[in-house]
Amino acid sequence: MESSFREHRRDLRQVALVILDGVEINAKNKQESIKTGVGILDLIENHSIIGLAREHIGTWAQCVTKETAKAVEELSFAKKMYNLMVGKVSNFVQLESFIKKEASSGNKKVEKKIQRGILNYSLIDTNNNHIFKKMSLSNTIKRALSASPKVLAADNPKFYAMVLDFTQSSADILEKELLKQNELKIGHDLQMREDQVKAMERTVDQKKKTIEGIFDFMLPCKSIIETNFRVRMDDGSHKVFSGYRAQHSHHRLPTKGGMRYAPDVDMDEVKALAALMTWKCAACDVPFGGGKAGITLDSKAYSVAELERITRAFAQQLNKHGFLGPAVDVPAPDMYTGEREMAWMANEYQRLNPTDLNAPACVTGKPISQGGVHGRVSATGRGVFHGTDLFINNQKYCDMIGLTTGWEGKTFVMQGFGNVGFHSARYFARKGAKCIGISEYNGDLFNENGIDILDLEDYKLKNGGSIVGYPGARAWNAETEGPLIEAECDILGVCAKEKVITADNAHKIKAKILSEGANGPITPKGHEILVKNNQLVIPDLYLNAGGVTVSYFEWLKNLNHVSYGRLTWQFTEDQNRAILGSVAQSLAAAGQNIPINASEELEKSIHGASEKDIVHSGLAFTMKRAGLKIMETADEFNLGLDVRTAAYISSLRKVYEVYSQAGFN
Ligand SMILES: NC(=O)C1=CN([C@@H]2O[C@H](COP(=O)(O)OP(=O)(O)OC[C@H]3O[C@@H](n4cnc5c(N)ncnc54)[C@H](OP(=O)(O)O)[C@@H]3O)[C@@H](O)[C@H]2O)C=CC1
Ligand SMILES: O=C(O)CCC(=O)C(=O)O
Repeated sequence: MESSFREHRRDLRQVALVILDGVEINAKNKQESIKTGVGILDLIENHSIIGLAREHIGTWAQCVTKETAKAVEELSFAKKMYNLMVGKVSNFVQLESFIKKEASSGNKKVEKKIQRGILNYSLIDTNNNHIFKKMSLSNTIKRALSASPKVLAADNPKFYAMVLDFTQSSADILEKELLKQNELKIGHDLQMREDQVKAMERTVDQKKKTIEGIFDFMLPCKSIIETNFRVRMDDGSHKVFSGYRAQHSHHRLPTKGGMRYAPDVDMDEVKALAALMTWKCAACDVPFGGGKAGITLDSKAYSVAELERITRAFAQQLNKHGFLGPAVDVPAPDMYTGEREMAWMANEYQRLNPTDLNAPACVTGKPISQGGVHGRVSATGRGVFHGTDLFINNQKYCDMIGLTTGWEGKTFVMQGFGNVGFHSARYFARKGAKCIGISEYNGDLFNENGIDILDLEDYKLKNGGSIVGYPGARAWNAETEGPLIEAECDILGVCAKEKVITADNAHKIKAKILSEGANGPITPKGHEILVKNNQLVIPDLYLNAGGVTVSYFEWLKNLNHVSYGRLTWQFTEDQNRAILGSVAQSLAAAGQNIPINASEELEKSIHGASEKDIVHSGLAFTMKRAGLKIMETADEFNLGLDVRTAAYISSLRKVYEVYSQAGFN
């Protein structure tokens, strides 16, 4: 499936190029048009009617108009039409009536163009033979192009297709660059014999094929398991659950990534999340391949005893099929799972593998008593803070979005008040930003004077896990005031779930910075709109990597069988006190009897670094280094505010290097 996805993209890219053959066009528009061509795939896959109108009209406008200026004008007109349609047109019938209405506006120029739009539209809708005939398109595309468009929601891509889309467009840029670097510079050397030239050509051709081969291999998921297992319920009945684990990349082992419990978990979702994990680990130089697991269930509907039996049964399945173990695949917490579930999994794995000395390293995010590491619980939120901190203090990025640098005086809205949202909000507020809104699944809170994050967390814990009714803020009425994430603020933390910002609402978001604590909260089309509107999206594959970074530290701790700082704690204190004593002695020898004491500040840290200190500084360093690398990549490829593409390119390049140096067997 994945390779055919790539084939389709290639076909479409070629279609776009053929279309452009007849059109002299400057490089920037050419790039845009290639994107447009590739974008057709989205509408085929998602049957997005808004996309359909935009992409078809845009692309066909280019293909029927063979003059440069006109082609550009048509494309911009198509885009204007698209913008007009957003929010008004979500199905085929609405599209037709929209076009008819616009076509009878009385403006001759508009009428003509709209007619051409309809013509182009119907060409593709019914005939499918114009320029596409010349291409050897795959059957899937032929079928899709000749089928009548389906009536579906505007921008609701499949999660895995969405991650592939982001990856593919970045891979295209990097692949092109690598191919360019390997281009043959012959013809200049007059001394070179023909056979030498031929040999060089063969080498270059082989290199090209290797590059393409590696790119084809890097993108798809490598191994996936679906397991249906039976669990006894408290009332004696038996229930069958579906669980999944995807291992996206084996370029480094073990594979690593969380495990979530949610009613809508399916194969597509875990594949998407596993792929994201690969690029996330690479972004932060965490030496793992990507993985993700999930069980399709509503965790709130089961007792603790039932959840324990479900988790243990799932661990048995993963273990049996080689999807669990310190050297092969290491899960961690994700949505609706936490330390408790990790403790059950570790315990079950240990029970099944009693001779494995490294058994505790089979999962991370465990409680401290089970081999967990200090700082894992808050790590993702801490990472979200560090990443946002790097960008919010960067003059160049702040200038691009028209914001002053620094946290002081900034306002933020947080979507999601679970593990990631709560800790991110806590650190944002600690640095001086004001939380004016919290959006949760079952209700939203607003207070323009600021919400006390710790107080709200206390309330949530005492109130059965719900923030509704919190006295320190008023309830936000989404019906009359609009969705809270669209409220005026400087920073929007998107820390709940995937696909919450799409082409349908991206243009309504006012925040200047969007911090992606969640995985996949913004669709490719949503992302495009935000970037165009000069908003800075700090992308998931970098920003929420704090969790897996500290998981890496936990895994290392388990393999080392000793906690961080234990061997140096006392030694460092003794040495520091000896230095102070030595200074006092030297002064005394010179006749100066001055007692040398540690200051209050030094006294606090006179001992060696604790596990918490090491984890926190290791995380801060990792986030800073990765963020700077991404900024450097953005500059190198001239990507402006498209930090997501920069992050993907940075990660792809690292994984590519591993494969190209490891070779093929
Ligand atoms: N935990 C981790 O270490 C990491 C998590 N992530 C990602 O962060 C995101 C959140 O995970 P995490 O915090 O661990 O999960 P949690 O289960 O702790 O929290 C999720 C929170 O989001 C809320 N929520 C769910 N849907 C919506 C919605 N549509 N609007 C507003 N709020 C909503 C939930 O509310 P309610 O409880 O009422 O349902 C819950 O409070 C996920 O995308 C996850 O993959 C990324 C990296 C690491
Ligand atoms: O800690 C880990 O291993 C993975 C965390 C995770 O699931 C994620 O980053 O999405």
